[in-house]
Amino acid sequence: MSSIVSVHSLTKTYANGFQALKGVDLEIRQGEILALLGPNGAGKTTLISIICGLSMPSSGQVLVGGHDVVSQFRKTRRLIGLVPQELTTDQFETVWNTVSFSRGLHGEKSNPALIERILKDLSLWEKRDNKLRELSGGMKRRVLIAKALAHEPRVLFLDEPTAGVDVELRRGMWTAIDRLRETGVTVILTTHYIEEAEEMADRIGVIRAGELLLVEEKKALMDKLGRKQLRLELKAPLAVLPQSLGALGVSLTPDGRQLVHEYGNGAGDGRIGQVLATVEAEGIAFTDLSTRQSSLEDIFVSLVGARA
Ligand SMILES: Nc1ncnc2c1ncn2[C@@H]1O[C@H](COP(=O)(O)OP(=O)(O)OP(=O)(O)O)[C@@H](O)[C@H]1O
Repeated sequence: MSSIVSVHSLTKTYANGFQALKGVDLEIRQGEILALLGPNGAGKTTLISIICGLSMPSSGQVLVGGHDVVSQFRKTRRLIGLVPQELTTDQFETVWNTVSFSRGLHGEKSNPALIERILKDLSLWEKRDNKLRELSGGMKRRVLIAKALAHEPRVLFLDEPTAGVDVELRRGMWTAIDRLRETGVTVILTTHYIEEAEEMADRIGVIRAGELLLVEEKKALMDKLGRKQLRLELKAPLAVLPQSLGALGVSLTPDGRQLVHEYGNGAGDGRIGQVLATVEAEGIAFTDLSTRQSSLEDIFVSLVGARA
């Protein structure tokens, strides 16, 4: 798959001397949904601002659609839609006008059929004649996306698309964003909700302190870094862990009521049989057995040592 955005050795040092990006390399593939995760202050907004041409890099290069974001700003800006967190447009304007004006601002000829399709895709068609102030929070956020799409960008940046939005609306946003993918738009989103990245992204990038720690297919990341856990609920508490089980890496919870065995997603799974056979050989009775797979959140916490 070809890259729509290429970031090479990108650094950014702010005027006060703070180094917000320390040599980032990133290839964003055409048509993918990439989620950028990172704790507060990691550099996500700085990275997006430079790609969108809103902030100057200190060194390195960013290409969008093969054009340099600094020397060919007008060409790259044309290819990009940016969805900010807050709606700053006139609250007394209608949905239709707001989205149509946005297309005009980019110097594009009016195209009512396109605006109609965008509004329908984002489930805003029924509200086209409503003023923005008459919309719910979730609808206002969808208007932001519609505005960013009005000039037909090939890459859409969403900065925290569902921050502060309730769970139901968040799901609605996910559906709307997922539908965009079908139209071939590349989507890059920053999020503090790991569940959001887990649900939506094809690939996940993790940023910490100005460095891109990794960019991986979501599934590969979970397979590689994910862990599984087997828990046995014991019929009677154990005072000490039998050595035979300890040797297999099994541990006993402090209350003596559960045996816990952690293993990787890939190799080593064969040990489960050995663990269960040893439990039986030791004459330990259990009342329940459960397994749990680590979530993206567990992986993220182990990578950056903090919740996003
Ligand atoms: N104009 C500026 N001058 C100096 N430092 C800045 C400036 N803008 C951002 N920074 C610093 O750069 C670092 C990265 O900020 P950035 O906004 O890119 O982080 P972020 O990952 O988007 O964080 P958040 O998740 O909180 O939005 C932070 O330490 C921030 O304080």
